[in-house]
Amino acid sequence: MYRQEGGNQVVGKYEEAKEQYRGLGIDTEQVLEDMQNLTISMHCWQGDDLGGFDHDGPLSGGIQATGNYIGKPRNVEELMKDLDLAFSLIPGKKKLNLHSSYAVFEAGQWVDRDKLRPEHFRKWVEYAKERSLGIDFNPTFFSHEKAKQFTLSSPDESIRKFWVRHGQACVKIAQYFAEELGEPCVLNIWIPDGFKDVPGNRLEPRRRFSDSLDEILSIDYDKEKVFVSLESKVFGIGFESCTVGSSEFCINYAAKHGIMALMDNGHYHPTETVSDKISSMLLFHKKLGLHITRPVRWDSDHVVLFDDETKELAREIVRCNAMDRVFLATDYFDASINRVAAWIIGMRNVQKAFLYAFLQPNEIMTRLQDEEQFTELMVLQEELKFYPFEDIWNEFCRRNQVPAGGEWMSQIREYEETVLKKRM
Ligand SMILES: C[C@H](O)[C@H](O)[C@@H](O)C(=O)CO
Ligand SMILES: [Mn+2]
Repeated sequence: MYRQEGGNQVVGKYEEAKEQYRGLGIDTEQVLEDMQNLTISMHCWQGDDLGGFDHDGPLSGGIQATGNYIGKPRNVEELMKDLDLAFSLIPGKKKLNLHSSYAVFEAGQWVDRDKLRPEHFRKWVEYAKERSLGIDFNPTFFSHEKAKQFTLSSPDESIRKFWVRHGQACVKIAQYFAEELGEPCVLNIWIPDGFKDVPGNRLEPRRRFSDSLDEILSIDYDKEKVFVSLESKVFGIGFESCTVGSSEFCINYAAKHGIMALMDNGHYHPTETVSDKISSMLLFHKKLGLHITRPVRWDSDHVVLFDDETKELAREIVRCNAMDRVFLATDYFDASINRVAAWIIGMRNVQKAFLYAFLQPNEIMTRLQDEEQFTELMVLQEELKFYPFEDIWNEFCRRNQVPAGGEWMSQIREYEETVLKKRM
């Protein structure tokens, strides 16, 4: 059912493709090296619909994982097992993106989020060390009894302070990850706070959010090890009229306080594209964080496809020569299909988008644009779609010893039969 080629066939086709791309001035060996250095942070929360381990309540914060596919992991061991299968079928370099709600407590050792400590993530550090992975981290300002509508922007000082302490605790845990794993940790702050209906005052909640961020960032931490980012949003379910952490708020706060803005491509109006925003951000910010997702009509967090916008996002980063300035992470949660496959599909599609981007003759395209040869530019961009991109992908997978085509799905099916179906 799925395409599958033998090793010799792959190498032969790769050699032919290499020549074709050479004609455009593209060195495919360099491209394969760039692909090997590409790091994508895979979100743990696709694995269990953002369930986490520190609470029993429902998912809140205006986000939703729809579907009820079999085999959702019931504990950290099962989640880790699922992650292992996904990682084994994704080529290249990966990082693990964790939420604080995935803290692992020994029996009787549960603490609330404002009291979290590095030891609650020791199991994840051991997991990451054994697999040579870095970890990125996120405070969890939702799915909690103190996160009804407001967290860091709460008018209730005791609630606001609770979440400030949570943010501070997470900065320390992020530094613990960086130190233990020898790789910087991106600590991404996203709050759902907002209003279902027209607010009476927009300024004060935003002022409180700003003050809370100041308090979180006032603690001593190593800025070479922890890169704090702030993620904006346009609206969430139940927060349709106003989002405290809007785009303007987050970009301005990040620029003024020397932290990183993070753009999630599900967090804009449907006709806006993040690919068009990247160059402007890179002109004025040292670094940028991205959450790569697929919004369908709203921030639906569908599995990332190898679609036009994902390709364009990657092309922008590559042609801005910003591979070392942009932190890439996936962020979607689909419970309607096999969850492990969802990770693999989305991650591989992000990688394919970057491979496609590395295989573009950017200098030629810039020259055509500067010379206002827009017809030639369009022809070239369309012709490139027929270049043997697939042969380079196959070779990348062969060198990483993972299946190149959809044949990896047979391993998922077997896992579903032997493991997932037994999780009742
Ligand atoms: C779970 C994540 O932190 C969350 O998805 C956030 O990044 C987001 O995108 C909310 O819409
Ligand atoms: Mn996001």
